[in-house]
This record gives sequence, C-alpha cells and structure tokens, in this order.
Amino acid sequence: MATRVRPSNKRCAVIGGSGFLGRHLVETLVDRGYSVSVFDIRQSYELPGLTFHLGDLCDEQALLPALKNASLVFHCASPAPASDDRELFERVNIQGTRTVIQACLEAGVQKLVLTSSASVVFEGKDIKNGQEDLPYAGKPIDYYTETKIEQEKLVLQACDREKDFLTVAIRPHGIFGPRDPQLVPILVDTARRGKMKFIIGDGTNLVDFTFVENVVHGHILAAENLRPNSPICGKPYHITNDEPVRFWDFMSEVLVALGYAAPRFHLPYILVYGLALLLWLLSMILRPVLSFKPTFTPMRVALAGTHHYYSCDRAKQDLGYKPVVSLKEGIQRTVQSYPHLRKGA
Ligand SMILES: NC(=O)C1=CN([C@@H]2O[C@H](COP(=O)(O)OP(=O)(O)OC[C@H]3O[C@@H](n4cnc5c(N)ncnc54)[C@H](OP(=O)(O)O)[C@@H]3O)[C@@H](O)[C@H]2O)C=CC1
Ligand SMILES: CC(C)=CCC[C@@H](C)[C@H]1CC[C@H]2C3=C(CC[C@]12C)[C@@]1(C)CCC(=O)C[C@@H]1CC3
Repeated sequence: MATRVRPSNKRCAVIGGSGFLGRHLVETLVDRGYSVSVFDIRQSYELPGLTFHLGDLCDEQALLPALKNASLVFHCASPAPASDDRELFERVNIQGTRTVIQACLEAGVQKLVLTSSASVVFEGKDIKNGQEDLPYAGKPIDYYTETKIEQEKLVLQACDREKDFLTVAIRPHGIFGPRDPQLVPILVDTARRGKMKFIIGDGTNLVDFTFVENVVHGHILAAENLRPNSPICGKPYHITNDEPVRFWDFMSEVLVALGYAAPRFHLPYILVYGLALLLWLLSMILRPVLSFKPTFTPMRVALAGTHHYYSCDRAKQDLGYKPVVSLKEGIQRTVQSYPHLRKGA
C-alpha cells in the first residue's frame, strides 16, 4: 500500500490571499516562518518566496496545485458584500466552499480554517455580548449573510477525525485596518458626498470593530490549536477587539482624524430602515432596466443603528486569544495609512 507523504505543518495555502484580510494573514504567516501559497482570482502584490496561483475557487482543477503539499488551508475568499449579487454569492460561498472542501480532501490537507462572520447570527435586531451558541439568523438580511451561514455549516460539518480532516471557523466582526477597501473608503466617500451629517437612532448603540491584526492572530491561533483531541474541532469562534464601542463614536473618531466633520443630527432608526428597504426593493424591481446601488441598504442601516457586539470568551478559553492591538492604536494606525483620504488630499 502506498503511504501518503505527510506535508510539513508549516506549509499552508491561503485562499483569498490577495484580499484585505488574506494579504495581512499571508504577511504574518511568512514572518512566522510558514511557507505559503496563495490562491486568488487576482494577484494584488508580490512577496519574496510566495507562490501565487490564480483561478476561481469554484474550479477544483485550478485549486489543486495551490493545495499540493499543504497541511493547512485558510479559506478567506468571498465576493464583497456590496455586490449584493445572489447568484455570485451562492456560486462562490456555497458551491465554491464545497469545492474547497473536496479539493482539501483530495490533496490530503489536514486542517481547514474558514473565515466566517459574526453576522451569521445577525437579523437586524440587537445582539449584546452574543455567544457562539446563538442560532443562525433565521431571516438573514442579505444574500451575503445567507450564504455565509451555509458556508460555515458546510465547513464545520466537514470536520472528520476519522478522515484526518479538521475544521474550525473564525467569526470576525467589523474588520478595519490599513488597505481595507470597505470601511474607511465607504465612510469617506459618504462624507465627501455630504451625506455624513446624520446619526441613525440615538447614537448609543455598541458595536465591535476589530483591527485586522487581531483577526489574523485569531486565525493563526485556531490553526495551531486544531488537533484531533482539541475542543475546537468543528466549532465557530468570535474574534473581536473585545472593546465594544458606540458605532457613531467610532465613525466620528475616524472622520475627525481625517479632517471631516462628525455627524450631528439624529434621524429615527425605523424611518431610515423603512426608506432603505423601499430603495432596495425599487432597485430590485428596476434591475432589468436601470442599475443603481443605494448607499443606504437595509443591512448597512441595521449595522449603523443597532447593538451588535459579541463575546470572545470561548476564543480566550480554548485558543488563548487576547487582542494584540488596542482599538485606540488600531484607529491611529488605520488613519495614518490613508493620507490620500484626508480632506483636501
Ligand atoms: N471585512 C470585514 O469586515 C469582514 C470580512 N469577513 C470575511 O472575511 C473574509 C475576507 O474578507 P475581506 O478581506 O474583507 O474581503 P476581500 O474582498 O478584500 O478579499 C477576498 C478575496 O477573495 C477573492 N475572491 C472572491 N471571489 C473569488 C473566487 N471565486 N475565487 C478566488 N478568489 C476569490 C477576492 O477577489 P476580488 O476582490 O477580485 O473579488 C479577494 O481578493 C471574507 O470571507 C469575508 O466574508 C467577515 C467578517 C467581517
Ligand atoms: C461593525 C461592522 C460590521 C461594520 C461593517 C463595515 C461596513 C458595513 C460599514 C463601514 C462603513 C459604514 C457606513 C454605513 C453603514 C455600515 C458601513 C458600510 C453608513 C452607510 C450607515 C448610514 C450612514 O449614515 C452613512 C454610513 C457610512 C458608513
């Protein structure tokens, strides 16, 4: 009988390694002596010693060479939430994740770490110090969330000690940091268009924003603790900064640091949510003849006007997780990294 060659446990692959989180993860892994291969639909940078494999993760034949000899795979690819394209989310997040699991099994990968999202339990209603045992959202607000739920279930259910294939899911929330293409750029764009004058609701809602290096740290801890006898197999873990902050204080701090005025006037949450829902329905009905993307989607309004912060006690206990960068320092480093987004730049 042929014996399977055990790949080195410092050899890993990062699917989605050209993206915001993926690239930070790759850079840290390389710093820590891992040999990394990146799989992504695009190549956004180069690093000495890094192998890039370009392709669509839905294509198993394209994926296999990237996973060859890897004992560990991080899956952090997803279409951007802003695309709101149901067919694309289903194809990449659900079918594509099945393909990733299949390819891992075929390539003899032993550990799969998925980047899920804390939003898998968010339905637009307040979540205060949410634990991992909250039920998945029964009525997810958007297709992104709907398909992230299915993706997480697929990965966790694939955990199989008999097959020597272990899985774990990391659920970050509100990732921010240098090179983030979403949070600060959307915020500044909204401010530049003169639409950042209003606070939705009373402005006291608490939210988790997580500095990207803490998310990376959580992923690596999960990978390094994923062993056949460990309690983390097949489980999800919240990874946050563990410093819930008022959504509008966070937004204001970033805006002011970049030279823009903080929002001051209050609008009732229910009114703005209703308008966002109406706009979204209109955009769906008119899609065949007119394509427009509203800034104020129901999901965004819900994120801006409700409490949604999560406990990371389970990660502390099982993974020894502790944020490595505070919120204050994270904000400073993020703002400094966007000189081109400063007012007047
Ligand atoms: N950012 C956040 O606040 C949060 C993110 N997450 C999760 O973290 C992960 C990483 O997010 P983030 O770094 O922000 O996202 P990015 O969009 O920056 O990175 C995702 C990467 O995956 C690539 N990709 C998309 N589709 C495919 C495909 N079919 N085949 C191969 N590669 C593909 C993207 O390419 P392209 O850009 O061309 O589409 C991109 O390079 C995602 O799973 C996301 O759901 C969870 C919670 C919060
Ligand atoms: C905590 C968390 C999950 C954050 C996710 C990041 C984005 C969804 C946010 C980043 C910038 C935010 C933003 C708004 C909604 C949520 C974000 C897109 C608004 C559109 C909310 C309504 C406004 O008044 C303008 C805001 C601009 C920034």
